[in-house]
Amino acid sequence: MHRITADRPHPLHDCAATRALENQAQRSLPAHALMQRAAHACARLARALAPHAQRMWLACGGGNNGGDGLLAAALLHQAGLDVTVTWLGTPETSPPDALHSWHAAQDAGVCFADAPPPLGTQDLCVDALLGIGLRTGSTHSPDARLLDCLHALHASHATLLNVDLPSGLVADTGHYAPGFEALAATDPTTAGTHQQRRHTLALLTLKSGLFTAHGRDAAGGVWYDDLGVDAATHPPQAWLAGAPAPSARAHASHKGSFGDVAVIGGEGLAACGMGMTGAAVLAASAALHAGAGRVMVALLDGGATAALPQQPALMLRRFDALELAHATVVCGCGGGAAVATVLAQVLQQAGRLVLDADALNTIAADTALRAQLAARSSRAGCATALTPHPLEAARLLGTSSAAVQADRLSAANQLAQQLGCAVVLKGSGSVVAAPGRLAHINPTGNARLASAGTGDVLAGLLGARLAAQPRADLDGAFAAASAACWQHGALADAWPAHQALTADRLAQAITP
Ligand SMILES: NC(=O)C1=CN([C@@H]2O[C@H](COP(=O)(O)OP(=O)(O)OC[C@H]3O[C@@H](n4cnc5c(N)ncnc54)[C@H](O)[C@@H]3O)[C@@H](O)[C@H]2O)[C@@H](O)CC1
Ligand SMILES: Nc1ncnc2c1ncn2[C@@H]1O[C@H](COP(=O)(O)OP(=O)(O)O)[C@@H](O)[C@H]1O
Ligand SMILES: [K+]
Repeated sequence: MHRITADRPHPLHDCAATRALENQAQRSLPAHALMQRAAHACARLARALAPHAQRMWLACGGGNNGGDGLLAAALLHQAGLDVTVTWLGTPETSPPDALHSWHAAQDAGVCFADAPPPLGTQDLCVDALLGIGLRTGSTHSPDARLLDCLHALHASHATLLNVDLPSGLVADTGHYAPGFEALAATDPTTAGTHQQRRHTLALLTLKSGLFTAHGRDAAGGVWYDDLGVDAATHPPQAWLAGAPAPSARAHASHKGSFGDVAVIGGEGLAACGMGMTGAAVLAASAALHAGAGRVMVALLDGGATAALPQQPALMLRRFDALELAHATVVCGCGGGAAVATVLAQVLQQAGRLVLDADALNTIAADTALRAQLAARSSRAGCATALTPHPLEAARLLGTSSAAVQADRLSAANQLAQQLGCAVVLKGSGSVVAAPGRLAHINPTGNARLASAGTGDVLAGLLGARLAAQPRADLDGAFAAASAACWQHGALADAWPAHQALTADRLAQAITP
């Protein structure tokens, strides 16, 4: 068993692969062996997370997830802890492994009760209600007892340990199943609720849903035990991204060695009464700090800005003075309606291209531009990355942001496939996808990034990483996108608690 950290990549498996792996392992192991391993891991982690606990409450469902909890309860009771179990199953309907665990808990003398015992902050509660057996159809809404248990677990001041998955969370998506949506309101970061310490012990496989959408809040710290079964025998659904390799700079390098980045965006105040030049400058500043050799900014403000006194290293250019084919172009940040006037030329001439914000909105509303974007995938020397947030992704897919959020992996994969680009679907657990590749889920970052302009910083950082790729192709775009997301989030994770995280400071904190 080990804790999952962001430094190295981890394969993520879906329910189907986990089931196949479980069935294969069950056939080659003695009866109940897998559940015994799961329960030992669960009991060990419970004691490590709450070494001063006097009481533990284990809420156990009627399936095998409950079976893990029942057997862990027996082990914890035998270790001298004051253990209470609430079991929602019945011996008549219990699957064989869980029934065996129920007998073990009975034989050990574990206390069974319907209501949770009083728990203090040093105590522990265990969610063993639902795992990968969660059914998501509208006919499977949870009953009142199950929901009462879940609300009591989430409201508790004791540390919460989820067995395999937070109950109600869909393993493949990180979205709450129908009937469980209200649990999102008890996520520990939601205003007005206390900050509960949460952990999840993933069994057999790491599930994608732990790391994106509601998964991060629901799961807390993620631990993994493979139960002695090699998950590598089954293909993953996605990868949790690891730290990008540090870039080496030859001593004999010059500003031309790391590529030019040209940022196009920043509609002026005069056009629609909304000055957005800051967005373009943020992206450019990020590219500069990320180590791009030269960074140019073409503001779409009709020439209103003559100089950028705060950022003298950035070079102002008129759009028509840019050499689009030679620079890595970052287009769209604060682009407003004005970006529509340049997009056709950008899509035609730029080799390495990052499209963000209003560039994406404009393409979503214009079938000719969309076709032009898709056509880039068959042109040699083109590398394209898109950085939509969920609403921008929804516009491109012709759906709603709720539908995108309900299955972020599939939305990102679909968009990448349709447009032949690398796609970063931003948000909690950003998904990086590209056609024909397994998506990456980014493990770094936190809600301090949810402030205006941090997306522009990501676009600029991605531009610099794309400029430094050896080849202008899809692999280069995908690698640059994954690396940029990781670094962007890692900066936020290391941000001093007492200092405001603003987009301009974030850009300046980037290192090559
Ligand atoms: N069989 C074994 O030996 C092993 C089982 N494991 C555990 O078993 C879990 C899977 O067990 P199961 O397949 O029995 O499934 P679960 O225990 O996850 O779920 C099945 C139970 O949940 C109820 N349920 C399903 N959907 C519901 C809904 N929407 N609302 C209310 N109740 C609902 C079902 O009626 C059933 O009682 C894994 O997540 C893992 O924790 C692992 O420990 C590996 C070993
Ligand atoms: N809760 C979160 N966890 C991790 N990253 C987040 C979170 N909220 C926002 N972010 C990141 O912050 C950035 C916000 O980008 P975006 O929504 O485009 O904002 P803006 O357009 O104002 O710059 C994205 O990189 C996104 O992934
Ligand atoms: K659970």
